[in-house]
Amino acid sequence: MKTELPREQERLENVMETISEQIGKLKEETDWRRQEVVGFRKHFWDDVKVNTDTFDDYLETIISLRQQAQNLSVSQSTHKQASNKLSALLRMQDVPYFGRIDFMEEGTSNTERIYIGISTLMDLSGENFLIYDWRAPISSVYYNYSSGPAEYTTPEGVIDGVLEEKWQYIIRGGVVESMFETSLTIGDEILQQVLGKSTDKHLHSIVSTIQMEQNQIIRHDHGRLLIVQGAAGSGKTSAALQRIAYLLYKYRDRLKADQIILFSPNSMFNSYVSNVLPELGEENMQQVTFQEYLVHRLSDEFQVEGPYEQLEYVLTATDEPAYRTRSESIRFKASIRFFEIIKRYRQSLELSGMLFKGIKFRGKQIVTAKQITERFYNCDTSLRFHNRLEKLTKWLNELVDEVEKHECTEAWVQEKIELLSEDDYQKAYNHLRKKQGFKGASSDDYEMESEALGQLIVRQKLKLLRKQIRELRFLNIKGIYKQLFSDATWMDGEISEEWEDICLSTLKMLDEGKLFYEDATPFLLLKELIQGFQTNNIIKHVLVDEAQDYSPFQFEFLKRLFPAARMTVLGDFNQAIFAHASETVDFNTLTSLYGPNETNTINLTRSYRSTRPIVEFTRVLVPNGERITVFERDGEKPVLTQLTDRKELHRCIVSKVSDLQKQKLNTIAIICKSAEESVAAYDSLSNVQEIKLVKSGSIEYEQGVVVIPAYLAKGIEFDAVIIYDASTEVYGDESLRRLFYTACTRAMHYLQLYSVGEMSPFLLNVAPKSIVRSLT
Ligand SMILES: Nc1ncnc2c1ncn2[C@@H]1O[C@H](COP(=O)(O)OP(=O)(O)OP(=O)(O)O)[C@@H](O)[C@H]1O
Repeated sequence: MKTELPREQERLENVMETISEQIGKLKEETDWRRQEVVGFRKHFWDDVKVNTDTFDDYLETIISLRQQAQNLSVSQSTHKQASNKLSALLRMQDVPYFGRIDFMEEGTSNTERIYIGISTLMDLSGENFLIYDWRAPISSVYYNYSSGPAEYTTPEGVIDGVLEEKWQYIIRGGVVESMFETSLTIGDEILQQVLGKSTDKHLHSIVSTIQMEQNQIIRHDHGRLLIVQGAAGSGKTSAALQRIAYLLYKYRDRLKADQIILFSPNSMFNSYVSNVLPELGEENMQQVTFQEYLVHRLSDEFQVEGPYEQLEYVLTATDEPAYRTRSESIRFKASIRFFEIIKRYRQSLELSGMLFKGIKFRGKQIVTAKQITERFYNCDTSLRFHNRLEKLTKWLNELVDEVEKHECTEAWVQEKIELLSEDDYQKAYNHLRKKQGFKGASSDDYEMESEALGQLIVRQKLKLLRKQIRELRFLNIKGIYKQLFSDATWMDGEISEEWEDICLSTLKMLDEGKLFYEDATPFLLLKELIQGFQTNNIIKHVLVDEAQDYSPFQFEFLKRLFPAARMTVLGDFNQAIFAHASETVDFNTLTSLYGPNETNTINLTRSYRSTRPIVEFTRVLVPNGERITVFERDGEKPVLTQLTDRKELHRCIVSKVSDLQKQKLNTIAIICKSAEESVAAYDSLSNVQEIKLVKSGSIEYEQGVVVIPAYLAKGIEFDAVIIYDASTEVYGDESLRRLFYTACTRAMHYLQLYSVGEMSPFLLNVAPKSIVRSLT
């Protein structure tokens, strides 16, 4: 290695020189290309002769306009390409590459040294690769193999060969600080260093230390559905984002970032992950939460409860009389059973049960709900449901046509004509003149004109009604959904004791114009099954993070919403915190979504986020935790401190935070069970400098000291975690085990638990050697 280092340093310097030269050239090129674009925009009209006198002139104008627009677009895209390349090179200035493989292709006697970095670099002749993009086919050998026979797939076929050596570099400020030959896994030493650092505001790319099993997720490229079930901190989110970068590279000529959508748990998470793709030189994908989608679709009709409001209720309202009913309702409405019931219910609507709203115009009934129902069910029942609805819509439009014809002679219309302002009158008159060709000279024309004006006024007035008919607003979906809760015949099999109360509370909410979170997706599904699905064919990849928090309903929904997309689902059932997920233990049910042939599952069991002592402690908290393997990184054992009262608790936390700050830990989270507990903790800890409270609407991941409910800490991580109160009083119920586990697994380097009074039963199985118990 000693002899290698100077040679590698020399090579690095040559590469850096090439980078500098290319940067210089590209800076010039982007400058003049920018000016070219500005020039094109400024003088866009100079070269276009606008002449519409004759048809030929008009055609010529169009052609020259098109030509000009095309020139501008070519110039813009060349500028964009040059500036993208420039920013890639600028990013590579610091660390041009991080790895190397020495690969001998079968049938040759040459060992090629392949250097791997975040982007490709050619030498100045443009013929030789100095650096290969980490996503290039040959780079997969780096992530997939230890020394020995290896292969990689190119568009032309499989290339076999021998991987002779594999190296990792630590390069800083133009110096090869060290290099390691890595045999089995990619550089434990480097991973140690990366993971040992303090966090900052954002998750970072893991490109230089991607592990073999994570690489499978990143490069997976067949089937409609990829399921990733992985332990807390095993790199699910990281692999998902690297996967997006990979797909954008592999399909760069046909896939754009806005054709990929990531469903994330909350807005704060969006800001937390927003840097990874730009670090890799790619644009961010679209990001959305499921709640945002529900609000977008349903907020016209209802006030829709959010998932965190629901969760807060589940966590804090245990003493309320309606608690059992609500919990049962949440579980039932997310179940496959309810999903099947809705599908059957929709089928049955073909024969009876559809509800409509009558249509009125200016207080006069055009058609009653009963008449619409009769018309719908008198229709040929062999027709498909949606065709029947289409026919119904056509019929309603004809009824409106009739109204339009007769209404124009009504007194209100004449009144309107008289009240028309000079300006409006002229506009309407001009419009009619153009359309109907009268000149207003004879008395016949006058009659025609006033009738036509009347029609115009009525038509305008009926526009809204026609729009409502087009949007099928005459369907009474709320009433149809309510029927499900008015009639127990839908409940095949066993009916829960709580059923009557579930029905009463659901009907009450609906009547108040509100929708519980657990009702929102079933309601929307029923609506779509009746009206036809609104689909998005532009999106080609859907990624769902924290997928354990979605109900089977929601997945079915996503599948139908994005029919042209492939789906990647990432989650961990040990972190399933919503009440509806309490019985589900894996993603097996998802296989039915696209069928077994289109579904692949990858498990990640190794946890990278936390130190060995923290993982050894947390994995005991969940069933099958022994399957979680540890990444060897040393640290302090978690500490459990039992206290007798809250005053003491707050005193201890203040002093602990101050200790941790002295150790230069950037992010310290005091994690509470709920928002209610967080507010109380925050109020009592106000003497901690710059302490912040994270609420469900927060959009920025905050550094420093934060008080946060466990469910909002999901998916993110902190240098140090303080569990505010791990007592039986707070975490006594078995249903809170996964929430407690989620909270503890947010810690990277340090974990402190306090318990006011008796500690939670979850801690009873923890071996004495895994935790330091301290009494104050
Ligand atoms: N191969 C890797 N190289 C470097 N860091 C890694 C690697 N894999 C994971 N990490 C780090 O481990 C931490 C956890 O990763 P990530 O958040 O992606 O895990 P997760 O499985 O989504 O976790 P959770 O389910 O608990 O939210 C992050 O800091 C990430 O950078």
